[in-house]
Amino acid sequence: MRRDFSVHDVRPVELREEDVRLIDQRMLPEELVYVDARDAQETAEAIRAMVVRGAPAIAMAGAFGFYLEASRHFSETPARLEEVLMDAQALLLASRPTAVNLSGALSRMMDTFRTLALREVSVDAIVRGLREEALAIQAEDEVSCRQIGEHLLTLYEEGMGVLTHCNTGGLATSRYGTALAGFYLAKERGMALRVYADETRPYLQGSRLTAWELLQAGVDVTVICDNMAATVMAQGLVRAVVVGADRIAANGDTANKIGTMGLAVLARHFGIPFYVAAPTSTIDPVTATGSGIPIETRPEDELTVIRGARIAPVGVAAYNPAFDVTPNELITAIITETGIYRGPYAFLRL
Ligand SMILES: CSC[C@@H](O)[C@@H](O)C(=O)COP(=O)(O)O
Repeated sequence: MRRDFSVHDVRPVELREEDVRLIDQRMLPEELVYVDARDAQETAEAIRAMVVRGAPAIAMAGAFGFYLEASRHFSETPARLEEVLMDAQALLLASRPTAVNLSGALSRMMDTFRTLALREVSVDAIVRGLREEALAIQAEDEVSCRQIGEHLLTLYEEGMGVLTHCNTGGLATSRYGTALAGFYLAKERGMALRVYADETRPYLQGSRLTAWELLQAGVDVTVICDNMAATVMAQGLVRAVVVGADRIAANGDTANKIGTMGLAVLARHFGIPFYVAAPTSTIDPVTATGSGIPIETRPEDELTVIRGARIAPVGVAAYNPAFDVTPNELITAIITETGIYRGPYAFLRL
């Protein structure tokens, strides 16, 4: 365990020689410990169990798990390797269904395999190619996050209060984050912003992870319960809401952490802009509207038990959809690495 830790070192997903090292986000903020996954099965389990979470981070983990599976089968024929990788792709894809970044990264890995296999290069060369592709996915995400941050900065003013939900920072991406990137860049440039972080029930990504990240970076952050959002808006403490996304349909409808849609409704009521910040890898041009986005339902005990302590009676039913879908008409702008887009969002079909 290490506590002397700088946020600039945040690497939630790190490919090593024979495994992928994941920060165990279930243990933060109390402990900084790691889980090492050696193949597709172990990586899929880590994604399912939320060791690693956040749409871009699970995509990177998935790509690395795919590569590790290939590296473990380097003595197979290309045809047999293809079967192994199709199984790995299906296994990883099933680990979490909502974030489209995961399926995008896995398709990209499979396409890379097929391109290399068609060229009749050795399995060794195929495996090396897959490693390079997975690392490229990670490197591209870092660049995208920084560009998203630059665009977000243009929407902020000195001293402004901004509300955010869930965790969209370095822990959820390769670095900087998406919705949090603007706060990091503001800090780097000496612009003071006041960030309000929803605690984000039931999994507490806001109070455990966002507060942890921003605090270490010296960003002015205040945690609130999700049910205080209306009050901070009514009191004029926040003048914008910025969230990330797990999947943006072609018409701009956006799936993100449960509770996001409520914030969008409140923001409209209070006349506050509601921004979605995400890389283009989060856009799903094949899904026409939000009704086509698969929403993950997670185990009941994420609601009824916190850190081993039961907070609801044994036997009570609990409903735990992990994401909701914000209708595009409630979204003031979608910010990607390529710019700031305002509705109607049909151009996202590109
Ligand atoms: C940059 S992360 C964007 C989203 O993935 C984030 O807001 C979110 O909903 C994460 O959900 P999680 O269930 O923690 O994986």
